[in-house]
Amino acid sequence: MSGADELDEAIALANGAAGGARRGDGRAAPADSEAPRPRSGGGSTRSKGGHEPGPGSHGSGTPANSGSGGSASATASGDGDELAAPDWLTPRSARAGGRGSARPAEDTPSHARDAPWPDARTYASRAAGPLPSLALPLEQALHHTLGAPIDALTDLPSFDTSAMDGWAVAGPGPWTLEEDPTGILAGAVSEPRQLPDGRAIPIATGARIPPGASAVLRSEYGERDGRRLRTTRRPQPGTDIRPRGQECRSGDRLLPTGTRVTPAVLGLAAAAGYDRLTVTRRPRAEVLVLGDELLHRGVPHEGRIRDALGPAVAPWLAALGADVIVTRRLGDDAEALHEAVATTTADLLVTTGGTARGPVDHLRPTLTRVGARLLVEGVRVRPGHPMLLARLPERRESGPDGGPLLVGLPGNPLAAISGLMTLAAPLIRALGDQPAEREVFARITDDVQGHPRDTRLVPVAFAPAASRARPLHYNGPAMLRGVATASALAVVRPGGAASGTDVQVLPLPWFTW
Ligand SMILES: Nc1nc2c(c(=O)[nH]1)N[C@H]1C(S)=C(S)[C@@H](COP(=O)(O)OP(=O)(O)OC[C@H]3O[C@@H](n4cnc5c(N)ncnc54)[C@H](O)[C@@H]3O)O[C@H]1N2
Ligand code: MOO
Repeated sequence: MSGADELDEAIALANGAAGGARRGDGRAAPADSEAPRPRSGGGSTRSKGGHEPGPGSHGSGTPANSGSGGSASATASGDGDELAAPDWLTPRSARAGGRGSARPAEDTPSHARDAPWPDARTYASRAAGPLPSLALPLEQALHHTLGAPIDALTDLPSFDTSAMDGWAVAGPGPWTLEEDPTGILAGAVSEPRQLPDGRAIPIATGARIPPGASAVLRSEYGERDGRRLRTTRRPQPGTDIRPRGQECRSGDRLLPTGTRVTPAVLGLAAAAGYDRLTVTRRPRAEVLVLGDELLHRGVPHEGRIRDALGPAVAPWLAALGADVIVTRRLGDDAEALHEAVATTTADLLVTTGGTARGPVDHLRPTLTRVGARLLVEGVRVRPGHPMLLARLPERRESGPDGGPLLVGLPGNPLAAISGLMTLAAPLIRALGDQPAEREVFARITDDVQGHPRDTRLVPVAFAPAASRARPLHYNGPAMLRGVATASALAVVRPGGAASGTDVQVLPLPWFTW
């Protein structure tokens, strides 16, 4: 564990981002027990099986143990040199042509190493253009983005329609009822007959208005008396009639390209005559879970742990807008990983674990072996700094420009989530041509310690009405307890965030406003 990682662990353990985990989980992984005690937090005690995090410091807005910050940042990952934007990126303006323009320059091997967190998100969002469009039946089009506008295929309504159950009436009345006790029903195939002046006929909501009718009298406003229609009302011409084309005329633009297909959009499309919608294809994703230490059922035992990412990553990707084909558990088998990466048919591969340079961390050697190109190698974010983004060699026409993408998530579970929100989210947004993300800010309710050099992502309870974000405890890299009750991650810039200041928040993909 590097100095920066120790610092990161220490900060997380010190106070759970604010106010601190008062109690360790008692089952802390070895990595946690390597963490130094926070210097300003104090009060920590060693407990059986792990450390008990101390209350941590509040109010400083600076790292508790900044004394170690210098060496920490120097050793965090690789050489830590200053970065230029990677040259496989083309500015947005140059991409106005759409697909194909995200292709990296062919003649350069450079990539973003140890990228600042905001830049890493930008790079991920520009690593690929939208996937091709396809026509999907309505029932499969939900949660896609329109690849073509929805123009009305009909007038809506497509005929003059009764808005109420009652009687179609002709003229100001009084009215004599037609000899047709059923009257006109919705969906009746035969054309309704001309209604002469002074006549009325029963009519159902949604039925065609007969020619000659001037209004509809609601059933609660009238009464049948033999062949007479009694009422005290004199409806104005047009009352309770929905005229043809009231909502739109055939050919009207109802929704533009780029609109997200919601259930309401499906309803409108059906009403306007569509059986299929042209949408941008959602990325097909495959998840590869790495690690021999992982158990897939039962209670952890004998140094092995439950796979916490296998069950979480696929639905997380789905919530971000991907279609997950499969989650495969590959252990630490280098050959199986090579086979999976070399033969994938997915647009996006997401791996968990194995991003580091340990003895069984096969991801990097595998990427080299298949001829992948690293686009982002490490991000200045805690947790999650070893995350990476790579492009695999191109193998099919209908895939992303330049080849499938691979996001390597670090094995520590909260670090993996950091990778999902940092790299996978903007990439999936770009591939699926989703509308631009909106930047959200909220007032943080407690001091949050910062990392000296890197951005921190801290689970928070986000209350949009009050525009507040309350940092949650148990936010160490190996912990999911905090994020499991979170609605967002707060973006804490190097140096920390003081209580009462505004910070950017990333709502979790299932957050509802
Ligand atoms: N010498 C260094 N060692 C490490 C560094 C470093 O910079 N230098 N970084 C540390 C950090 S930070 C992280 S994060 C990890 C990233 O390592 P890997 O991506 O190779 O992940 P693993 O070693 O496979 O696992 C790390 C940790 O997470 C547990 N794990 C893995 N997969 C799962 C899963 N599916 N569910 C639950 N837990 C999982 C695994 O057992 C380890 O405890 O590297 C550090 N080391
Ligand atoms: O803390 Mo690591 O930063 O878990 O990616």
